[in-house]
Amino acid sequence: MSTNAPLEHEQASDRATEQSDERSRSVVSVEGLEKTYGDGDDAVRAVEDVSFDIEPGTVVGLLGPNGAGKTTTIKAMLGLVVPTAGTVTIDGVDVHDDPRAAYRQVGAMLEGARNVYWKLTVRENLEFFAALSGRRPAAVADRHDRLLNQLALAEKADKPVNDLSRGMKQKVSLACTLARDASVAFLDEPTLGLDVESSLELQRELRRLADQESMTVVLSSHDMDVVQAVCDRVIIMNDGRVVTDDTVDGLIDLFRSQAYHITVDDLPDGVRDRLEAEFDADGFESVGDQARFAVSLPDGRALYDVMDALREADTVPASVDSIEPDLEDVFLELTGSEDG
Ligand SMILES: Nc1ncnc2c1ncn2[C@@H]1O[C@H](COP(=O)(O)OP(=O)(O)OP(=O)(O)O)[C@@H](O)[C@H]1O
Repeated sequence: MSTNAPLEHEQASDRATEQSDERSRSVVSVEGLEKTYGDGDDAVRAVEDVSFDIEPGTVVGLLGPNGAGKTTTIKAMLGLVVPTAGTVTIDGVDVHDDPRAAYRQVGAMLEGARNVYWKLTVRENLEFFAALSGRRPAAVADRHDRLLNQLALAEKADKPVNDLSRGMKQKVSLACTLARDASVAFLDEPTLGLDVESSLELQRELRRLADQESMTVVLSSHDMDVVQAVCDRVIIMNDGRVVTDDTVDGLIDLFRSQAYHITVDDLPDGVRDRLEAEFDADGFESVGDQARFAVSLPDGRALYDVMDALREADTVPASVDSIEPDLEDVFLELTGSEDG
């Protein structure tokens, strides 16, 4: 019998308490989510063993290459697909047991501007969507004014949506999602098709809603710059599973100073071959009369191995510069995919 048994028991119970504390603090909780479409030979397992908890007031980005399972996960959170296994709770309510209660505080924008009524004016759309959730226009008028201002739609408030540009329609769609005082918003590709200025307005408004109104936002996006700018935390999926779940800063730190540009005065072919074979070096290029290449190393010690390889070939590095990674680099490293 292990003499540590009581300690292990205490640790296990501490962990269980921590997990249950985390769940009770979280506004969205996904536990062991699995979704298989079809059956038999045609079965496609879209999502497998996906679990995460989201605290109120956080903006979480869901990233992954095409087919990674993002949409299935979001749809399962919204009750639009029935999971094969697992549970989703919102504000502590299981969405399967009591969807009406679970979604009372939830807004969603899934397919761009398609939810908006084009014959109604912008303001009428906002009032309509607020009324759908039982809010009287007078009770949400301030919120609507602020949304119209923040998203630079105030001048168009009394114009039919039909008369607006595509980017404007997209902003109206987002405003409608946010028109009632929902505490959780699910946004699928909210900046897709927006011009730079509108995208920045939208990002600013999302951050303000999270920071000042404690709104929780779950968004999917292929635009890594948007995710890096607006999200507190990133969940990256690949092949139906979560491959990483961390803060944006944490993820970038993890990859910081493990990638280097090394400049040398001379790079004989033999050394280049060895660098490629042993250290996966790439990005070979001439910089003036010097040569430069890039290496991504598993740890700091491996840098000394690269130096040794150069020294053995009588090549001395002129400079070693750490490459500052961004979210895009992290994504490529984790999924090996070109798109988010
Ligand atoms: N209704 C469906 N029937 C059968 N297979 C499906 C269905 N919906 C999605 N899939 C499959 O499930 C997997 C995950 O798809 P999903 O749409 O969730 O991924 P995604 O990460 O949102 O991709 P994208 O970025 O392309 O939208 C894919 O292999 C997809 O082909």
